[in-house]
Amino acid sequence: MLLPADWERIGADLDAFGCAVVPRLIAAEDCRACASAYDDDGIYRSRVLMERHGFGKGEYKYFSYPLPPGVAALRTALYQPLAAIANRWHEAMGIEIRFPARHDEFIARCHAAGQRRPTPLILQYRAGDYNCLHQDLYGEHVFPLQVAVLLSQPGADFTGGEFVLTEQRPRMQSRAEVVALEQGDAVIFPVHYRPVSGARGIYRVNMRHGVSRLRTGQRHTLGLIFHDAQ
Ligand SMILES: O=C(O)CCC(=O)C(=O)O
Ligand SMILES: [Fe+2]
Repeated sequence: MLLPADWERIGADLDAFGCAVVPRLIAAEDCRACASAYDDDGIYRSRVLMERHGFGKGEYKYFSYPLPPGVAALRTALYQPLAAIANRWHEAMGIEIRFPARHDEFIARCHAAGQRRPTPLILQYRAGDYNCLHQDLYGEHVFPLQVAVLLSQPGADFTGGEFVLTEQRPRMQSRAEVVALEQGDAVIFPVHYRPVSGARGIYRVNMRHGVSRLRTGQRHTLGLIFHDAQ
């Protein structure tokens, strides 16, 4: 899948910009299959209508355990190299928590703390829908990086609907980053904080992500969050 050189570039982009894109992580036909599974019954634990909670407009569904094999394999494979970056970031930000090399070990930590519900999800947006800036925190245990894969084809399936990240720097104005994605591209980004080097050393920046308003069509995303939910 991804090579050590890819992970070096991903780590460098995350350090420099607070996000990294992995082009074509999922093949177009697998993207289409994953998006059309949105309507399957029996593979999700819940459905959320975003407007009801003030989260934006659109909807999403959390998979139930056992996750579909492709989703489970992707989450496990991405975890290990991301854990190395996560540990480096925690060290830089002076946070004592470290992450084990294997995802099942980290999931055992979540489960022991009562965070047992799976968090991978598929989101569905139609014209006029959007996702307000937010952080995917689901309890005490937080893995600091997450991944979103665009399953739809921009321009053909939808217009608008850009992935947006903001960083709120202490005592400074916020910075926005719009991430242009093609079908099958993954964006890796921080769940809540990232380390930034300043004149007086490394400080923590508060991050949020969301999606701008869809102008036309339909957009699906696969979200991979590495901690389970309370
Ligand atoms: O639809 C998107 O691009 C963002 C989805 C999201 O908020 C997430 O994956 O956590
Ligand atoms: Fe999210």
